Amino acid sequence: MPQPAAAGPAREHRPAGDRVIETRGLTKAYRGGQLAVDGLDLAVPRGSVFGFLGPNGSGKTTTIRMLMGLIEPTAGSARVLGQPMPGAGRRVLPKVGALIEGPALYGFLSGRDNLWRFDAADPTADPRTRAERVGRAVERVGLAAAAGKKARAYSLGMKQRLGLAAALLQPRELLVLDEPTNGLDPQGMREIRALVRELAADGTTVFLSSHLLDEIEQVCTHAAVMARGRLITQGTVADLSATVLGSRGLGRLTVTTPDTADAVRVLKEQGVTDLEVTEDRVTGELPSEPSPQGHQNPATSPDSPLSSDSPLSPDSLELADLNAALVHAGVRVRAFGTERASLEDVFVHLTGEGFDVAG
Ligand SMILES: Nc1ncnc2c1ncn2[C@@H]1O[C@H](COP(=O)(O)OP(=O)(O)OP(=O)(O)O)[C@@H](O)[C@H]1O
Repeated sequence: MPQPAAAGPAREHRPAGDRVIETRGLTKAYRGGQLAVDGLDLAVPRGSVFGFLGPNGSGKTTTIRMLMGLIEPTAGSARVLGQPMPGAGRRVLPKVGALIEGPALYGFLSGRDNLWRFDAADPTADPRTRAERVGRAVERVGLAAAAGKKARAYSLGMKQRLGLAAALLQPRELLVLDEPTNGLDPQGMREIRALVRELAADGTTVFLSSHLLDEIEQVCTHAAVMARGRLITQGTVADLSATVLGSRGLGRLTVTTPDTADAVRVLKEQGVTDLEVTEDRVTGELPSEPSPQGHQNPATSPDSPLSSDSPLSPDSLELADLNAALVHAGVRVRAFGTERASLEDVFVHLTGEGFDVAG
């Protein structure tokens, strides 16, 4: 099972083992004995955007409620920012911004006045600098122009952003967001995801739950995958993907070209099998076994599963040879790369089940 590694280069100075969330055997049985969370060992590295992924009912919200000290675990322990929860809640929670099950807003108040109330409810917040904090928070989430509108006139996406603004009134080390894009339209989802990326770029660790595989793939550096209350795996998104690719070989080659017939001929000569053509894309299984590191595909990124312009590592020389063979045969190659295993592949590979969002 891949273990969480330190996040991207910007945070390499952080000591290894610096976890903002760590649980050991964390377990919650609701009345009636049903195990909502079963022996969870979670490790969230500082600086990560950590996706907590699982179908509905897999125990994500229950875990988050335990982490935030809202409910007591039946067994096991949780540490947040190095402190035991729920015991150290008073010390820890001021450093944590949380958005759980949508923000509680007063519809008859403006967005700005709602934030004013949230800030006033915080005993550590200096009233003399309140206006400044509220102004900064609405700016941060892109609501400055709409801050004077009544909250009941806000779209769902604006309400989520206002909730995030409330979570950001104080500087936070950790943001915990439970299904932050739930119920939003695609534009609202994009806005929240962009905001999460920005916050992470500023150095805040973000822990977000989602039942949307592509959301985790687009936004997160790390992920933990839950099913039926149990942790299936956790690690960097790239490592999780590599787990599956490693079991399969290099993965499937995809070539985008207007010259599909010639591409099929050349690829067949080079030993590529199971060739399929869909419009201007030719896909096929790669011929040779990868070297031990070969399953790391440098030609991919979370935002673009296929890309042709990244340098190939020496481990992927056979890919470069294939590409050269195509070009020498006069095939016009628009894109060339191997498919990255999706988190859905990871889930299916590890559980033997489909990823059923209806749980
Ligand atoms: N208060 C409760 N009492 C009894 N059972 C509960 C309670 N809250 C949740 N459960 C059950 O515990 C299991 C895990 O639920 P939980 O809400 O933590 O999952 P989830 O992954 O967050 O899913 P969703 O996205 O649907 O909320 C589910 O089977 C749910 O029915």
